[in-house]
Amino acid sequence: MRDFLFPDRLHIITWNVGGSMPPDDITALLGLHVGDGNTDMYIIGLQEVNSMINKRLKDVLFTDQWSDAFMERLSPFGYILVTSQRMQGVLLLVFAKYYHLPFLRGMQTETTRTGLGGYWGNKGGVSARMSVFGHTICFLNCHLPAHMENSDQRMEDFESILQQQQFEGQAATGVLDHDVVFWFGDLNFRIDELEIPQVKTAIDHNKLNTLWEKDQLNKAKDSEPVLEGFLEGPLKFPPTYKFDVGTDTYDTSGKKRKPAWTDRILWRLRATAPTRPHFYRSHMEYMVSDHKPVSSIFTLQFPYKVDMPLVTIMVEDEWNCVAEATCRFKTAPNFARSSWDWIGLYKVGFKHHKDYVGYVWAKQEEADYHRVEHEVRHELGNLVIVYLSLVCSLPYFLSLYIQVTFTEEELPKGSGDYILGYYSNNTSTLVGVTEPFQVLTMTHFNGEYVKRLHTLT
Ligand SMILES: O=P(O)(O)O[C@H]1[C@H](O)[C@@H](OP(=O)(O)O)[C@H](OP(=O)(O)O)[C@@H](OP(=O)(O)O)[C@H]1O
Ligand SMILES: [Mg+2]
Repeated sequence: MRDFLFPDRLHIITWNVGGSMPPDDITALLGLHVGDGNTDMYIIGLQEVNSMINKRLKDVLFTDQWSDAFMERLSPFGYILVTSQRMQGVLLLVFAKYYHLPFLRGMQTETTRTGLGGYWGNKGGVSARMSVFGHTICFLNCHLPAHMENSDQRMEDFESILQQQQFEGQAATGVLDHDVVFWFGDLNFRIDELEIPQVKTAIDHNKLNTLWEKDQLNKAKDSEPVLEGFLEGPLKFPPTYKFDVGTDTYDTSGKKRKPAWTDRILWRLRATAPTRPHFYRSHMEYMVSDHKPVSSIFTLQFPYKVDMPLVTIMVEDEWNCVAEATCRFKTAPNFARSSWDWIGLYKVGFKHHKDYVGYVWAKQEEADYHRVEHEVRHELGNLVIVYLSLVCSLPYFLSLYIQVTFTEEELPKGSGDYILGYYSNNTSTLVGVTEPFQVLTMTHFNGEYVKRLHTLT
């Protein structure tokens, strides 16, 4: 069986959506139609997102139609929106299976606006960086300037994005300092020299290699030091720009744009993280934009993984009544708790860490502490307590046993599968999650409970 904790499969999508609304069905784009439960993370980079704030999730998360469409489609499969960042039309969404959340750490995002001194520009880059099971990864979604003659400007903008994006902390400060970098977006590079009819003929006869040689990005790889180490899969799909909206016919408008591979996914590695791409493809069936989406799946093979959660939550397989709505948690010694940390109850299929049904503060009550201390003394004896106080701190030892209780108001009305997640206020992420467990409708249970009592008497 596959080691489900190993986050080795990433699915990256880039799409210039041309100001459109999301199409009805994005299943094929996400590869969900093949029932592929093996993908660990989805990273989605969009450009020219026009949509405004759509609605509020739990009053705290503002989203737009595109973010919603992806959340809607991915959450039933257990993917949570881990982080998102938007700069004008450039939007980056990072999703992961909920059980990976405790191992995605040090999340930070950056945005850079380029063009016209960065003042009015609608171009630029947004990125998200994090360590994934102990390995640093940076995802950078760019929309670089358009038009044939701007190849140098695109390179300049890319360089200035790299220069400007600096993350806090000791490990990995710049984009290129990460173990793995994924660079994707509407990079807007064009096909030099050939005339439109020649390009179209090459496409029609599937002679794409004659076009690769003239692709500005491929050409720049030999001369631009900043591109050193960046890799790209073979372009076996036809250029993804520019189409008449609603068709898969290349531009017939007065603008007469030459087809080009504007939409690209590249990666760059440090020696420690062998990465293999599977599939590098376009999705011709999507017609809402003048660009076609491009996607790629990567397998990361890390030589080791950091997979100790900072918080471990223990919960029973079932909550049958209000009194059973409790859990216990323990924190790792290197975990910095905050008094604003909480434990959320999430219905399986939740979209985001703010998408909880109820929560309790992850605080240790004084009384609870003494009760647990008493229990431990009772079970292990005073000598053990004295010993533990000497070798490690007694509060830490006792903190293994912190218990919290959900009140009736925090519990769901209906039965279903739920998980608990420990939200760290310092990191703004879930640092511990449980496996799914069942919560039975409390009223239903009360009925049962009454019945059972009757049977007993
Ligand atoms: O002016 P900036 O801010 O650079 O934005 C450009 C212009 O709108 C271009 O239109 P025009 O050609 O009328 O100037 C458009 O090219 P197309 O109209 O060729 O699509 C580009 O689309 P993308 O190529 O999708 O980025 C878009 O990025
Ligand atoms: Mg455009």
